Amino acid sequence: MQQKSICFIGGGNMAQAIVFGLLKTGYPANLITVCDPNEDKRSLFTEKKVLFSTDNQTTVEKSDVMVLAVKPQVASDVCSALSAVDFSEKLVISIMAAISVEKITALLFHADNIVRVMPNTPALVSTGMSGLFARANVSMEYKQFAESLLQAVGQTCWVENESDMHTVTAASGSSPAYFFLFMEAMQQSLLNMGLTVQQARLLVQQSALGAAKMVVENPTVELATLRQNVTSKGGTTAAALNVFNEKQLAQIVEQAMLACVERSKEMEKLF
Ligand SMILES: NC(=O)C1=CN([C@@H]2O[C@H](COP(=O)(O)OP(=O)(O)OC[C@H]3O[C@@H](n4cnc5c(N)ncnc54)[C@H](O)[C@@H]3O)[C@@H](O)[C@H]2O)C=CC1
Ligand SMILES: O=C(O)[C@@H]1CCC=N1
Repeated sequence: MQQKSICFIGGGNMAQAIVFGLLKTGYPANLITVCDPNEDKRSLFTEKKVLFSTDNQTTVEKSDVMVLAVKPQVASDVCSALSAVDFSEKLVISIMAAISVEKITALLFHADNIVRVMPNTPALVSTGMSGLFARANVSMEYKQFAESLLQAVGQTCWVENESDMHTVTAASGSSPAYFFLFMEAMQQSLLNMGLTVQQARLLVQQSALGAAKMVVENPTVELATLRQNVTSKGGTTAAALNVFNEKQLAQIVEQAMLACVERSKEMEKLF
């Protein structure tokens, strides 16, 4: 990928996942600066030769690309504090949930090149999934840079309408937590049935990995078919699935994803 100087505003969980994922691809550490007021974060980055600063403005001024990776709640304050920076020759990538391009444009001076991204933490293990959105005015060069940045740590999917970023959040940004919750519940159940923590963890994680790999490596096979292939008539799997179906797992999942989308819409108005 093209090499540009990138600064991350915010060095929390998601920024770390992207930065450390990027380093694994060989992206030069000295082209990345992470800005965070929390000094405790410094050594996390500097021990990997990534630059660290507590001075957002000076760092942004020196960078080609700014990645906004702070919480949506502080987006306005963080952007307003950068009002002296001219963004006309810079690419702004925002990974903040629910913060619209319109909002960022209003807060930053001449920020014409904004790409919104909804990544997820598996970027850390080069298996991220990111949804991307840019308005029509953003140049192909900037769109391609944003795409290659996220492709360095996983896969990408563009959406044409910004409103779809709410939906994407339910599918990429938040969804690893759904799978972790499911695995936690399986692990707890195995512990309750007398297995050790190590046994339970190994059984759950390897089965989850295997199932995900089956899906990825059989793109033409329906998910339902993969499920049916495990489910013998009158057998053990059918007994388990009957419980999920009786408890309406599909409806629970839909309600959860809708709640995620609704919260994203609410946050767009709040922050
Ligand atoms: N955690 C996740 O799985 C995902 C998070 N996101 C988005 O990424 C953004 C960051 O989320 P997390 O990394 O989870 O949060 P986090 O709380 O782990 O990190 C936020 C960081 O911003 C820093 N910060 C606060 N004020 C700052 C300032 N004025 N200048 C620079 N840094 C400042 C904090 O010290 C903290 O280290 C959020 O907007 C979230 O919506 C998007 C997709 C997935
Ligand atoms: O929970 C959140 O609000 C953030 C956005 C997507 C994942 N984490």
